[in-house]
Amino acid sequence: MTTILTACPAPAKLNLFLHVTGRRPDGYHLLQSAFQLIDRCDTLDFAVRDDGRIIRTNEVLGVPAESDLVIRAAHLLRDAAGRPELGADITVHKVLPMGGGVGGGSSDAATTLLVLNHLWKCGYNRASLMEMGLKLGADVPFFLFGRNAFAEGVGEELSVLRTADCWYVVIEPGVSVPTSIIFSSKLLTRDTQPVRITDFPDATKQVASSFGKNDLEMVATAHFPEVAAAVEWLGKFGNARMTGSGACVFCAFEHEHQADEVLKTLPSRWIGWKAKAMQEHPLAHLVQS
Ligand SMILES: C[C@@](CO)(OP(=O)(O)O)[C@H](O)COP(=O)(O)OP(=O)(O)OC[C@H]1O[C@@H](n2ccc(N)nc2=O)[C@H](O)[C@@H]1O
Ligand SMILES: Nc1ncnc2c1ncn2[C@@H]1O[C@H](COP(=O)(O)OP(=O)(O)O)[C@@H](O)[C@H]1O
Repeated sequence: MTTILTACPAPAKLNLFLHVTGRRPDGYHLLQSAFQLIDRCDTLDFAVRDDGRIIRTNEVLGVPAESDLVIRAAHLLRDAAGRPELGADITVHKVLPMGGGVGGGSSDAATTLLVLNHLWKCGYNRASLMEMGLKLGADVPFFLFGRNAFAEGVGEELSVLRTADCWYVVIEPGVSVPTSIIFSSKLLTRDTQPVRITDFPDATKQVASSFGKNDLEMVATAHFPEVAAAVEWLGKFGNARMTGSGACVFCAFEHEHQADEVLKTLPSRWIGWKAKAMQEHPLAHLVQS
């Protein structure tokens, strides 16, 4: 029986566009977005225990174990399965910036649900894990869905979206943007006209680089000047845009060498990296559809 899985990837996402189209009665915002998986990942190690203890084995700066989405995901799955004897040692190797809009915490949680469902033999299918994941955050169902997606609702209504096989340069502007500040801002527009998936049928560089906009970007750049500076700098090379609620800023390139050239000139105060578009989550095969 497999009881250990190491270096399990938790990939980042980019929101190629993100429109705020309205608001639910509970105050949550209705969104439309194109979610793109990229090959920059946190990695997690899992070892099954049989004493009912769920333990994070390492420190993660700024994230106490009890509030880590990884630990919360493990508890949620075990409680749902009704198997109190199940436990795990989990090591989280963080690479993705926190509060970066690349979905690191949500992706870590999704990887935890996928791997522990497999190791613990809980037998949940993809749809059940997605329902569970939504309790942890709006982006978690996307990572469990496993494909690039057009998302609606608060991010839980997902349809497969074909996107360009391009490279991305991503800049971390060195600030962490709390999502709640962006959504509660008076500056936020909440009435972008809904689009239909048929408006971008076959994928395309257009979806990748110039379709739509990110409605949260205007708010984030107003509050965080470094985000504005990163959008302006990267905008010299193409259509630069913020992902999610920020702070990271990205731009698409057809070829890897173009991304390399851009990164050579990156101002030293920022961290920047390249990543390739992925068509499928690397652990998508772990769960039955
Ligand atoms: C904006 C997006 C786009 O992918 O991602 P990130 O930038 O966080 O990666 C997500 O929708 C982020 O969803 P989620 O990760 O659940 O947001 P949280 O941090 O839990 O939200 C913090 C607060 O923002 C507000 N909020 C969040 C999502 C939403 N659709 N409407 C809202 O009004 C709520 O007040 C919520 O309490
Ligand atoms: N495993 C985790 N990795 C990152 N952040 C986490 C994790 N667990 C909980 N969090 C909390 O969630 C917040 C947002 O996480 P993250 O997904 O990295 O950003 P974003 O949603 O902007 O992409 C962090 O600031 C942190 O407090």
